[in-house]
Amino acid sequence: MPSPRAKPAAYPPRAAPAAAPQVAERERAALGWLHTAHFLTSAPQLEHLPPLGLPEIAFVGRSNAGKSTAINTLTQQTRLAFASKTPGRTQHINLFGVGKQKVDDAVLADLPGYGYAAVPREAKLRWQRVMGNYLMTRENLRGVVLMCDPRHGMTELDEILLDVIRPRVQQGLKFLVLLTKADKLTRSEGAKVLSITRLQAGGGEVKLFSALKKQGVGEAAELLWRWVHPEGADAPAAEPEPPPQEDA
Ligand SMILES: Nc1nc2c(ncn2[C@@H]2O[C@H](COP(=O)(O)OP(=O)(O)OP(=O)(O)O)[C@@H](O)[C@H]2O)c(=O)[nH]1
Ligand SMILES: [Mg+2]
Repeated sequence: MPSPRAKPAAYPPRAAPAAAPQVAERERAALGWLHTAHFLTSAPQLEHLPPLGLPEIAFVGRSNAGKSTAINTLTQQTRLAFASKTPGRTQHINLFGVGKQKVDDAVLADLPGYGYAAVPREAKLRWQRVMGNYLMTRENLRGVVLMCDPRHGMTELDEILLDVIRPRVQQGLKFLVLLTKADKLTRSEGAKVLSITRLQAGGGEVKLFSALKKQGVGEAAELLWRWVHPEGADAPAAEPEPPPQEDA
């Protein structure tokens, strides 16, 4: 008869039971905040963007990396940003306002992707200039979310982008690398790409994210909240917020 198995000596300690509800509450409140997102404006060029006094968070990355889908997932809206199977779909800088009680306190910027092979060279270079300018000179830029498809990893263009923002990161600009479409990876592939990307990114945060499986969504939302509200980071919402609704 098999003897009962002894518990392994080095069993990992359980997380303190009180911590989980607090984290869940903060993520829920941050998602409630992002759910208020609404379209502000769209601009083909940096010069056409209105100068806004609110902290701005830019979503950047290669074409088809999942930027627009991530904005829709984080804001729990189906058609706020235009997502598409066709790469190069987002052609303008689209701005969305976010804020409770109809008062915006932040802006999300959905940027066109780069690196799409079918785009003519001139248009590619033009866009790289516009984006470079935006990232270097947009005064109210508070944070950058770099979206990467982990099956391709960080590409040369992604690394150039990080080099472009590096001087501003030293002055307080935040950045997060979201490894999108994590649902397409096994657990061990996910863990591997996470550690490689952390090394490549050299600072900032790196997280796995799946719009399909809603992986990493609450965590990312809470981080964006903290970027915008550093002083009130522990208390995203004073009043109780209804759970975010998923649009059909
Ligand atoms: N499986 C899976 N597919 C995703 C996920 N996120 C986005 N996609 C798909 O990836 C494709 C591109 O998504 P978009 O959000 O339009 O990508 P984008 O980065 O905004 O693309 P551009 O605007 O062209 O730069 C779409 O077919 C999405 O459905 C995800 O988490 N999982
Ligand atoms: Mg897009």
